[in-house]
Amino acid sequence: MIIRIFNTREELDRYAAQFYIDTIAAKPNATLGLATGSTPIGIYEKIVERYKSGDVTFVNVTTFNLDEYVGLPPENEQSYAYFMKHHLFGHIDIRQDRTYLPNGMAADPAAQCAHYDEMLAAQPVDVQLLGLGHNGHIGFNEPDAELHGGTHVVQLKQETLEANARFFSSMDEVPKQAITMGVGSILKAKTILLVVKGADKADIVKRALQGPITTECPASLLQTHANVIVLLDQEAGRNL
Ligand SMILES: N[C@@H]1[C@@H](O)[C@H](O)[C@@H](COP(=O)(O)O)O[C@@H]1O
Repeated sequence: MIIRIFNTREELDRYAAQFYIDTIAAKPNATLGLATGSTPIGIYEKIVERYKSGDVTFVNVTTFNLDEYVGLPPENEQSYAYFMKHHLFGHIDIRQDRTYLPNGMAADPAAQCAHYDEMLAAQPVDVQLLGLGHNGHIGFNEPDAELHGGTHVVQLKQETLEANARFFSSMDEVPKQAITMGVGSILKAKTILLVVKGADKADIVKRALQGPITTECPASLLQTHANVIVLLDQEAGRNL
């Protein structure tokens, strides 16, 4: 595991964007694993800037997102499909039919999960971007006695609902379920970029990277992966 701590978030975002651009330069038809949340927004801004400067093309790139809320259509501003369009896909030359997210509106969620895993198996992820939840979740894999390997429907924990409430006008509107790639699917990525920002994540960063490997902190399983690069700002890295 490589851990890099950046003086500023700007430098971190620039580094991560460059990493993606280098990945695509080396493999124009790369499969990129993408994440939502506030953490990657700056990275996506930098990627869009670099695209507008003519430094990269996404015409042959495929993307898979980690997760999506159950019950939110892509037009809903809080859906992850909308987030991705707003922050990245709407600004670059990627083919829309190569940007995959779990379908939170699927009539048969179990079939939707199996389908997502089949697509992931056919196009393995080269670089997976990950944020980190305050309770150690990655994607929406919540701490538990057991974790799922593949894509599955998850009941979100109270602390996650509360963390997500800031994006909704009331707690009642926060979706209680999501579809997420499982930890097994995430660990299949050839390279994983874990990005964490902010003092409020310093404790969980330490647990995830230096604590015991346990399903009670899903991110700790990243310690078993051969090629993880952790990008932290000063605040998130202050306990290491
Ligand atoms: N499903 C997403 C995660 O993929 C993300 O890592 C996490 C942290 O979000 P933020 O970056 O806003 O702290 O939020 C959500 O739970």
